[in-house]
Amino acid sequence: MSKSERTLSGLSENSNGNAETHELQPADIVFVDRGIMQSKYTDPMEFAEVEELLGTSPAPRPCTLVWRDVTVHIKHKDGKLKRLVNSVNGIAKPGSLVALMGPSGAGKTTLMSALAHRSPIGTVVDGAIAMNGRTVGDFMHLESGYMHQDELFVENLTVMEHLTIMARLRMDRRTSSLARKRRVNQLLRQLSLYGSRHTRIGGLDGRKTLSGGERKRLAFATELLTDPGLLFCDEPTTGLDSSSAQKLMTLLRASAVQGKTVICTIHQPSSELMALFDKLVLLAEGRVAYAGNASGALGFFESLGYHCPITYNPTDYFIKVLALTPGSEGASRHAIKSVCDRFAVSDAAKELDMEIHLEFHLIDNQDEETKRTKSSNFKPPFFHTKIIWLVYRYILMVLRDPNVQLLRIAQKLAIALTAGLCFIGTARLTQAGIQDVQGALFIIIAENTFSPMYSMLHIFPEEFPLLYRELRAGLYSTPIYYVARMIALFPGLVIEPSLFTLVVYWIAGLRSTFYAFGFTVFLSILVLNVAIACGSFFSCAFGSMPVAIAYLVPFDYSLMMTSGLFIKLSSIPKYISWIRHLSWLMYSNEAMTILQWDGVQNITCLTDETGAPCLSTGDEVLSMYDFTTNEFWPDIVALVILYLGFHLLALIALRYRTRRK
Ligand SMILES: Nc1ncnc2c1ncn2[C@@H]1O[C@H](COP(=O)(O)OP(=O)(O)OP(=O)(O)O)[C@@H](O)[C@H]1O
Repeated sequence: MSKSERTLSGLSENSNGNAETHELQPADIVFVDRGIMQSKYTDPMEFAEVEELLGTSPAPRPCTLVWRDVTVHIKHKDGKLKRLVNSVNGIAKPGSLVALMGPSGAGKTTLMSALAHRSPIGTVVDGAIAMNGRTVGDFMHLESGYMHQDELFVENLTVMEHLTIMARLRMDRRTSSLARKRRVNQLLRQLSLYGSRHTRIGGLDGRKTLSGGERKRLAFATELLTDPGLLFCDEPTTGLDSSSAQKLMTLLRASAVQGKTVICTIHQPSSELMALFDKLVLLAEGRVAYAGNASGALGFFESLGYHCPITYNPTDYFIKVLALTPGSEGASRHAIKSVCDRFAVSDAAKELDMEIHLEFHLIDNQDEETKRTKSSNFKPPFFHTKIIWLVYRYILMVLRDPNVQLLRIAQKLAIALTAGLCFIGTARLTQAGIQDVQGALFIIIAENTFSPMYSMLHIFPEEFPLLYRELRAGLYSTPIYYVARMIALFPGLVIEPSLFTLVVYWIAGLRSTFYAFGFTVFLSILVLNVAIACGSFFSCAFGSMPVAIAYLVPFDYSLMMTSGLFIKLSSIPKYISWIRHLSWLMYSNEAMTILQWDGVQNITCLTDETGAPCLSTGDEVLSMYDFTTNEFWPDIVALVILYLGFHLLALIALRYRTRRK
């Protein structure tokens, strides 16, 4: 490629002779007609080079979205309906960038999420909405992109990691690994994120993190991975400075030029930004106040007697006319109603109605075969692929913070050393030694129960917002998320209890057989995993940490009281003793006690030692606690059942919680 060609293609050479990309500026584009772009340079070859900058992937599937008489209500808890959008019509065609504007509360987001089939639960959408002849449904999650106003990411990941994982979760499973990598790299370059590809999205203290504009572009890149033909963007420029807003809108414009249909809610754009839109839909009080060519809006308002002062930005003026004026809401509502009524009988509305009517007519008359060929044959990734990549994501999150992990292990070791040192030399075969051994066992059980269980309570509530969003985007299902989350935690759930038990066991000098030691470590791992499962259940069931704690504290007390250490199991009153069947503290205490005392024959009995009745064999120790050696394997089975049971309950609770959203 010659130097001149590179310069025209948006690639220029820096002083070192290296190629650099520059972003396409609005001034580089001239809009000739709706959806048709030409470079300001006239050579057709140059146009092709601009296209290259925008992306060399095949043209997106053309998408026509049409909606007629769309009314949206929200259902209140008392069953009453509140109308948010009132009988709205519209059409968005391939290659067009549509601005959805209106004062705050006009119903822009409500309408857009209804069009995108992403309305929250409790919303009732009436009317007809069709994309390429198909009534909108769950397929919209696969065939359209939705850029939310507030972008959510796993903040610990880098830009590259995020896009790589999203490519695995979103793209067709038949896409080759090379093609996925190329797509990610292409988007990084197109959206000027290549230089930040190794930057964390929302790093830790003092680390470089993405700017607001870069975050928006990353959200945009995420939606573009599958190259959907239809894009919804909810206030993409909010929070950006004018230059970043201009860059982002230029990218949206470029997407439309490529053939995508882009619908965008936007707050009072500058004249420069407004020039990028082909169509304008003005909403007020849930109704359409104007829909048509952006250039025609001024004429329509003038025909109603609203003359935009020369010093005003027209869009600011339209919003001013359509907003409720504090103190004179009644008059404002009357004026808004009059604008909407006048638009409904205007020529622009009639033209729009005809277009919509024609589109629905074509839909009604197309045969099943045509409908089928219009639907995409997207094949989502296999469930195991999703699990693997989600596990990878959560492991990265954990590893990203090595200091926290090291601190946790150091803390465990410090507690283990402190506890072990208290018991050093006390675990002897004497009457006093019996209590000391039981004390050391309880420390192992308690340390692997309480703090891990409570540490789970914050995990799910913190991840709910991103989880809801990714579930609604159809990236994975609730069970896949839950299983992946648990697998990612698993290494820590083995290492931590093993280390703790190893240290306490050997410092305290508990029974020195490999069998007793090995099974005690195994039991401590099992105990910690049951505690994590129980914590997960409370976290998923109650959804917020304070509420979960309020229920978990009495529950864990009852488990502790029925563990067999504080009160003889046979002495517990009947009406409460059933709780011990849920108590993993009891099962593990019994199993670990059996490991320590089974077969022990020679416990020293000095009458002046404690004054208590003398226990000279392990069996006598076990029977003092109402434990029997036959219960060893049933205890392990009970722990496994509790582990599975709590996880199942947690999954059911999570599914219920995510379904309601
Ligand atoms: N779940 C809900 N319950 C009750 N009212 C709601 C609910 N969701 C939205 N609304 C109301 O519906 C109206 C339209 O909301 P919407 O978010 O669509 O407005 P918007 O035009 O996007 O506003 P903004 O520009 O401020 O984001 C608002 O008055 C809002 O208070």
